[in-house]
Amino acid sequence: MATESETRTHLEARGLVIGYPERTICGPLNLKIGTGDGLGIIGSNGSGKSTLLATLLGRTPAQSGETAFRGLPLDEDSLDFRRNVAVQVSDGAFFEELSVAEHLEMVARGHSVPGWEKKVQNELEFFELTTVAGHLPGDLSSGQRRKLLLAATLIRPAELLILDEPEQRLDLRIRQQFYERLAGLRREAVSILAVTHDPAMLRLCLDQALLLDGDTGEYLESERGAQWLER
Ligand SMILES: Nc1ncnc2c1ncn2[C@@H]1O[C@H](COP(=O)(O)OP(=O)(O)OP(=O)(O)O)[C@@H](O)[C@H]1O
Repeated sequence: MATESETRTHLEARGLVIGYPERTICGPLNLKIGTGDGLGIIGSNGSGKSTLLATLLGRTPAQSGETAFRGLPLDEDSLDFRRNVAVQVSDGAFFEELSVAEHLEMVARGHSVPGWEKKVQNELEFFELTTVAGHLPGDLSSGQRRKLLLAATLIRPAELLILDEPEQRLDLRIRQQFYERLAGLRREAVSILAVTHDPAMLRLCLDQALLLDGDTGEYLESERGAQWLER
């Protein structure tokens, strides 16, 4: 667990109103992710969860309010952001000519992961992709593609993980193992911001949920968030 002197705010939003030119979705919202924090974003379909992530990442303009990454305007292309934040927010664009193992090698080497050969093997085993290690993305099932995306997110070092419904298309056993791994990362002071529809994710690896509901956001402790998802 990080000591007070080691904690820092990675991501912050103040008075954030999210939406599209023709329509406001939700806000104002306040949010702060510090060292080792685990925050879920929950809400009904269409409540604005993905829009909130896109706005935090600067991919969708905010209608009003401010966002910051370590005290500065967030720039996804900055070295600091790329080094320290692993983002999984869509189904991912794969290189159709690179195999599963080659994708993981590319990410690991791109982030100068020491002993990357072993790390690639570990991810293939963890996500049960060993038998398809030499396959191209186009030959994978949708669940296998999702596993490759998550393996590529976890193989690299990161102080903050930003995940959009990572549970999608994973079978229950892998989900459980994935959440336990995320909980282990949090014990090592990694922070997590995740959109989820899965109560188990809140219970096993997050502390709090921001419930988007109509115009506003409400913070719930993780068990209450899980119960809201089960309602
Ligand atoms: N590019 C866009 N332009 C205009 N409206 C959009 C756009 N993308 C999404 N929306 C609308 O914004 C609202 C919020 O969408 P968003 O994808 O953020 O919801 P969500 O909470 O992530 O939903 P889900 O749980 O279904 O993934 C929806 O009503 C959606 O139709």
